[in-house]
Formats: sequence, C-alpha cells, structure tokens
Amino acid sequence: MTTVEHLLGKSRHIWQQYYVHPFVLGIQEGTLEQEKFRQYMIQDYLYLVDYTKTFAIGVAKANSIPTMQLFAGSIHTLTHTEMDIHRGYMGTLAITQEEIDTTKPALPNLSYTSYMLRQAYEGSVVEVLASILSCAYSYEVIAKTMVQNRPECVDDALYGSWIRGYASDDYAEKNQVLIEMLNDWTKEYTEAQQQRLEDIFLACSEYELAFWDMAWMMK
Ligand SMILES: Cc1ncc(CN)c(N)n1
Repeated sequence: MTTVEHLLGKSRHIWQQYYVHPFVLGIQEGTLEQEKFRQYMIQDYLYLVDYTKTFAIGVAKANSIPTMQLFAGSIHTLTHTEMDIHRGYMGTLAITQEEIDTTKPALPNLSYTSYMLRQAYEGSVVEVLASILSCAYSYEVIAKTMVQNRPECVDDALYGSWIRGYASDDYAEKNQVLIEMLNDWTKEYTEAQQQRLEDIFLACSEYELAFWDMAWMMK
C-alpha cells in the first residue's frame, strides 16, 4: 500500500462527510444561496494566498532543482489557474479587491492556514506535501463526485465554473504529481515517521471539514 492510500484509508470517515455536506450538496444541486457562496469565495481567496505561501516554503526547503520546480510550478498554477476561478467569481459576484483586502480571515480559516504554515516551517518538504494534500486532492474528489451524482451540474450558470475547474483533467494531473512525489519520498519511512504524516493529514482533513462548516454557517 502506498503512503497516500494509507492516509486516505485513515481519513475516510472524515472525507465521507464532505460529499454529503449541505454546502457541497448545495453547489452540486445548484441550490446554494448565492450570498453564502460569495462569503465563501472571499474567505477562500484569503485561504489560497496563505496556502500558496506553504508551497513557497517548499521551494525554500527543497534540496534539488526538480523539487524546487515542483513547488514553484504549483505556485504558478495556484496564482494563475486556480485563482482564475476565484477572479471569475469576483466579477460575477461583484467582489472587489478592496473587499478582500479588508476582510479578516474567519477563525477556522486562520487556524487551518496557521497549522499548515507551521508544519511547513518546522518540517521538511515531506511535511509540506502532507499538509497541502488534503486541500489539493479533496476538491478533486468532491467535484468528481458531484459530476457523478448529477452530471448536469457542470452546466450550472453560477456553480458550473467551480465544478468544471476542480473536476478537470488538468487539476487531476497536477495532483497526481504531488501524490507520486509523496509516495516516492516516503517509501522507506519508519512507523514513527508515517504516524507523523498521518497526524498532519488527518488534522488537515478535519480542517477541510471545518472550512465547509464555516462556509455553511456564514451569513
Ligand atoms: C479550503 C480549501 N481547500 C481546498 C481548496 C482547493 N485547492 C480550496 N480552494 N480551498
């Protein structure tokens, strides 16, 4: 069993809650209140800025050029492709840069990114990957599950763009590279080292769930 298969097995009880979360189902069904999505978008934009900085720590900690390229490539994809989804919604939902700049991250958001950044600062490139993987991969699985459950959701006038972005082959290919790297780097890991990764991955998976809860509760 690979490291990532092991981590996904250990966190299955958390991930299963994503697919039936009211906020996620609201996107899938196209019934989510627009104002909730708007607030989520602002928080997620703030989240992505700090998430991107976690990759930047990966660049600083890399001990080879290919590793540096892996993290730097992710930074490019995040700030261009993924944030393009957000910029599109900023236009549609009339979110200004000033509104983003003057909005404070909600506590579950701040807590999540602070945890990720701490793991990255204190650990090695392996801890960087372990802390970003729930984020990167769960959105792929969630979006693909939406498409499986309700294929027409990709055409939704408001939520279709979000679903298409995260269910895309391009997004999946980038994730596959991260998964293969983590598996490769941890082949010889001891039980204690594996346990450390499991702790990080489970915490970030819980943080993902807390982020959905936060989005659902936001006014
Ligand atoms: C909170 C959160 N988690 C994951 C993703 C997908 N990168 C995101 N945009 N926001």
